[in-house]
Amino acid sequence: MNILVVGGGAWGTAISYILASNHHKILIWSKNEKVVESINRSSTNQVYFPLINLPSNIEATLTVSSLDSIDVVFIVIPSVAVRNTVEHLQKIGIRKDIKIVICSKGIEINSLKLMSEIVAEILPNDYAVLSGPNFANEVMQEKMTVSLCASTYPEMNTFVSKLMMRNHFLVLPNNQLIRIQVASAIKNIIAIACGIIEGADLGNNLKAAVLSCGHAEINQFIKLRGYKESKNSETESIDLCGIGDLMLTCCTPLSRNMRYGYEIGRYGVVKVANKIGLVEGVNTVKSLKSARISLPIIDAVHSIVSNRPLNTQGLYNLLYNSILKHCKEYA
Ligand SMILES: NC(=O)C1=CN([C@@H]2O[C@H](COP(=O)(O)OP(=O)(O)OC[C@H]3O[C@@H](n4cnc5c(N)ncnc54)[C@H](O)[C@@H]3O)[C@@H](O)[C@H]2O)C=CC1
Ligand SMILES: O=C(CO)COP(=O)(O)O
Repeated sequence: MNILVVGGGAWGTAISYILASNHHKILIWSKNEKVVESINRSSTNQVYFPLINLPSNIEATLTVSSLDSIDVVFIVIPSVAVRNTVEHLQKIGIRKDIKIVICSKGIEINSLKLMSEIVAEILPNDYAVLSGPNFANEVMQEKMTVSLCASTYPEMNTFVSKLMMRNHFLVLPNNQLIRIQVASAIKNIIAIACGIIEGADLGNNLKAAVLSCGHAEINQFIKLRGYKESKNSETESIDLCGIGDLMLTCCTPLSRNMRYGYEIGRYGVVKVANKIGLVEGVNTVKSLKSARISLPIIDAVHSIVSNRPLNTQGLYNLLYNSILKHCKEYA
């Protein structure tokens, strides 16, 4: 297959690495000249993974003006950029038979739309969402990884599994398209909270309480939005996004969201924002507040990221009160 991967960052490169290892022909579309130049010159991504050789069937481009030879498009960019990018695909005449796989984790500001809802609004193409507890750098080291693929199009889950399945990269079918996207977006907010607790040394007990209440707020958000989804009999016991990704992102400093929170907890401000890179949780918490969604832990994180700097006592009070509020309203 000829595959366009939109985004040459950490996750776009890891997705390309998997697909190219399965002998698909990959074109990465990146706006970063150094990324494009290094992939085409030396089969390495010098910005994100300078020490790892990429398969030679990965090429890169700075611009895409035609999709004539493309069979599948993977969208692997920050969630704030998804709408413009999909509109660009529409503008350059994406054929209806090109399949789309969405890998970005976020919720659109103001509209509160999920990434699949943005794609469905603009394009008539079949699409799926790929998501799970998947750090790009572990995928690049061929460490065992399990991901979920969800779609309302009957053939898409099998299609994506076949494209990506490798010994160390498993893709499980899932029919909870809404839930996996909401969980994957909100876990980033909870990871910021857990990073704050770690950085301010507020204790593992508080972290576990915030993580549990945060998990409940994923379900409460789904209810508040009025989403209805059938129970997933295929993978009911494998909650890779609601539990797996929440645990992964909240408990390891490999997570950029967690590191961002850690800096706030430790120093009151984020000292090295440019070194951390993309922090989707900040965009997502702003999106929820822009639509007046109010859930206690989410509110506390919003207040912290928009009212810095705070001292340790101030952070503690906000998180402590959010737990009390959560218990009063939902326990
Ligand atoms: N890094 C990871 O381990 C994982 C990331 N994700 C998700 O994938 C998405 C992308 O994340 P990363 O690749 O890690 O981010 P990144 O920051 O490493 O790379 C983002 C890429 O998007 C490009 N980009 C930035 N703004 C753009 C715009 N306005 N229009 C078009 N392209 C733009 C950048 O040039 C870069 O190529 C995020 O939603 C993230 O939550 C999902 C699973 C794992
Ligand atoms: O989504 C991720 C892992 O599943 C990546 O998390 P961060 O964006 O916090 O690094």
